Amino acid sequence: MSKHHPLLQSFGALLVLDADSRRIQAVSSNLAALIGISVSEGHDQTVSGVLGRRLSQRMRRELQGQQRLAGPLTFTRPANSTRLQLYAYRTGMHVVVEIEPLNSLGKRRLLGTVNERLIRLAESSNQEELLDCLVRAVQELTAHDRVSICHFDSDWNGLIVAEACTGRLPPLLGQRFPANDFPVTLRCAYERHPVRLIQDVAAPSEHLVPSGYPVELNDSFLRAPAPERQYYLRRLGVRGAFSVAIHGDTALWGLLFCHSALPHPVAPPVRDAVRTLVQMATQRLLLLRARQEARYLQRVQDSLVLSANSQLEPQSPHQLLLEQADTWMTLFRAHGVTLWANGSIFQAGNTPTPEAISQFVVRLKKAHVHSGPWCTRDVENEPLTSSLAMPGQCGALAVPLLMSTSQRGWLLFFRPEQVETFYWAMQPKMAPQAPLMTLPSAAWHEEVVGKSEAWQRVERLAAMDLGEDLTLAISAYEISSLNMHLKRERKALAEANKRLEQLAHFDPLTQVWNRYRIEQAIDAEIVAAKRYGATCALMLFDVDHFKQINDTHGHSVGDDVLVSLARLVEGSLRGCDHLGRWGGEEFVVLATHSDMEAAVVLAERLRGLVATLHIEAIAQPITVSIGVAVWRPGDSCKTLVARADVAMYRAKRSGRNRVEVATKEIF
Ligand SMILES: Nc1nc2c(ncn2[C@@H]2O[C@H](COP(=O)(O)OP(=O)(O)OP(=O)(O)O)[C@@H](O)[C@H]2O)c(=O)[nH]1
Repeated sequence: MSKHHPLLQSFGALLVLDADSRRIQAVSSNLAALIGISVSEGHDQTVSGVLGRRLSQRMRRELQGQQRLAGPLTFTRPANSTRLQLYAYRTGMHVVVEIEPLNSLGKRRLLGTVNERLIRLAESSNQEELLDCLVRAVQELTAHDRVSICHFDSDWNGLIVAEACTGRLPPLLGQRFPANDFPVTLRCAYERHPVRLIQDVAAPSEHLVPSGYPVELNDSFLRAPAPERQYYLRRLGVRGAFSVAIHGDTALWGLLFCHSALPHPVAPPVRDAVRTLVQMATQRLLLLRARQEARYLQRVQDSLVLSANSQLEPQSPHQLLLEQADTWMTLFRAHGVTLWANGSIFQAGNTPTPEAISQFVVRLKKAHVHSGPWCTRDVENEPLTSSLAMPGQCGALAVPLLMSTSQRGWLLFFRPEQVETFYWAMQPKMAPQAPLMTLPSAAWHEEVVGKSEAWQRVERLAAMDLGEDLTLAISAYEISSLNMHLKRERKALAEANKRLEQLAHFDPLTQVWNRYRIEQAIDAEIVAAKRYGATCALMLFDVDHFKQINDTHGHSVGDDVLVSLARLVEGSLRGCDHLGRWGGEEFVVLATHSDMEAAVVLAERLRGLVATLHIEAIAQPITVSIGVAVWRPGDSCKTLVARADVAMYRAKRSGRNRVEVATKEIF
């Protein structure tokens, strides 16, 4: 399409004015025929001279500081009372004025029809009903032979999804138009100007006077169609064409086409009415789609493991897959699903082998570094998957699970082949210069094989949601497993520590303190005695003739004697006194806060108590010899025990079963 296209359609006339909207610089050659005033070439005409003072002043006022008029202005041609419509906009250093005749269409009737159709559009509950309602309403308004809605796929091929047809042109419903029928320049033109009207494809074009005047007319509603467009429409058997763009959220969703086999005028109010209907339908379409997507996302959300199981114990990836696989496969229209987490593979349904999955994941990790999903509907021809063994698979969707900065998991869905038949209205590869053809009686059709159903945008979004949730669920499971492990470890550690403490501090036979522990206690007591001037006493006692007990009754009976004696003595002590086994058949009692007098009383009590001990199999009484020493300044554990030891041996020498007190002289 040329940038400057000075040819115009003859149903309207055009004036090119200076930036001030005062002087006329060029006009279309049909201006005189339309408004009855001729502007001869070379004459410097004023706008008010041609349009009248009031109209030109109003136009100037409304254009002041604006790029275009807010709406059209209407006026009556004085010569024959024809009603005309005027529209003006700025382009570069010019103001362009478009003038079209207004026929006497009952505006009120039109308004009623439009209102009634708008209500119906607003009430339609699904896309099919909505588009059907739209094509019928538009056909009722414009009376074209065929009104169709063409929806673009992601490759810009157009599919006719709704149609109202009178029979004068062949129906196109369900047929596809190849992407090269909608070149990017054409799509951009629709972005800028959603409405395009060609009343007669074959009508001779009007040119500008003076001819070739350098003005940008791309924005002109009256601009004549480019020759290739004319040729294209004539190939379709179309003389009158009218189209309105349907804009989606981000790009052109589709086009509404009105075609007629014969030239077909569309009055400006009808044109505006159709535009309003299309805008309304577009809003409704987006709303219906948004609702449908929201419902779908909600269903996926409902299947999300974390929210569903927040009250329960976290589940392992394997349990998750077992429970959710069927739901997920239904939601994502997949026949297989794989969860790859921390090097383990969990699968359900029809999936590639674990070996192929492992290779797939390695490649994905290398090639797909961003956090969005990766997908293909043609694994055989996709470089990343083409050399992998994936029999029975055509589509794959891979969702990265970002478990940690270094670790990724993957949720993979697989789809089988979906053979589809495309009915092409025109052969996709056909060159634009191909000979004219009458439109398809039996449309050219193509079997599309080797591809799965496409992964929809909303499905990819939902897969991301699911991936995020799964990541959380798996992390929660891992944390809970680690915690459980940690708990077990802690318990084992506490038990080991307890055992260790037992071993370190207690005598394994008698279960009273061992020598190491009683020494610690004696040291602590000596520190307290030094600091606070407290006294403490130590009793060292030894079982009399113990060797004989062993020799007569056996070692185990000897053991029983030691155990029973220790239990008896320990049970009779105050809470602040301690018993420890010093070694062999020797024991130590540490009596805190005791002076010699109290210690001797205690020692005598213990001696008497031991003498009451009765062990079966032993006839003679069991007695002990006790040496008592009281701490005195300068004593260490060693000297204190040594003095008690000397006293104890004196007790032995003095006949046993008695208490002897350490004398001051020693040490
Ligand atoms: N059954 C048993 N015997 C022990 C244990 N520890 C030391 N003995 C024995 O205790 C005996 C101590 O004997 P001696 O030191 O000769 O003293 P005694 O026979 O008690 O004689 P007096 O002390 O002089 O009355 C030895 O035969 C040791 O083997 C023990 O844990 N269990």
